[in-house]
Amino acid sequence: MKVAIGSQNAAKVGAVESALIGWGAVLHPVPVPSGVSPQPLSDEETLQGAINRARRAREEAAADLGIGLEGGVVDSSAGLFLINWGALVDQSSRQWVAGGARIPLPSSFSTPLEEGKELGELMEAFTSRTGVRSHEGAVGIFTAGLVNRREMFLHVAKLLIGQYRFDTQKENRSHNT
Ligand SMILES: O=P(O)(O)OP(=O)(O)OP(=O)(O)OC[C@H]1O[C@@H](n2cnc3c(O)ncnc32)[C@H](O)[C@@H]1O
Ligand SMILES: [Mg+2]
Repeated sequence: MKVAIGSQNAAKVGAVESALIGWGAVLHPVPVPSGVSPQPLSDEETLQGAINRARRAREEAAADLGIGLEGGVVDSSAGLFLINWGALVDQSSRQWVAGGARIPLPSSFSTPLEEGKELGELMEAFTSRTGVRSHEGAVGIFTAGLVNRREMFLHVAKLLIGQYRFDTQKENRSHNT
């Protein structure tokens, strides 16, 4: 089984790699465009980015399955939130989606995000470090390291692969009866 992931971000690739352990799958990281803005600002746009990445990665790698993971932010009645979405597609264009953890972000991030800054840049300024997005991520910083970005995406990857397994096992059962 060949699985493509539409990113080379270490946190995303590492998460999918862990989710596939024991599956005998070979993972191909493919740097594809998300087809949405670099910093998605809604659930719809973030989910669409995940779907686009999954489709493009699967096609480019001619893989059995494609997985896309996308981070975004959304304004809500409880303030500004970090959000995460994932998508898995198969060769017949069937698609499974799952949402990830969401946690509040500092309200001071709202204006720069609206002005077009990416969360990744804001996190670098906030921590005075580079590459936060490929390591613990915003979720890791704001949970004092208790939940890092890779672990958060691992949950999303498991939700995707689990749903895929549930549906394909169900089909195999009905074929055999
Ligand atoms: O190489 P890709 O796959 O694009 O990885 P990325 O880190 O840019 O991740 P996304 O495009 O999915 O995220 C959209 C934007 O949100 C930022 N972002 C999302 N989650 C983040 C996090 O936990 N920490 C830092 N930046 C984050 C990210 O840097 C982008 O600017
Ligand atoms: Mg990006």
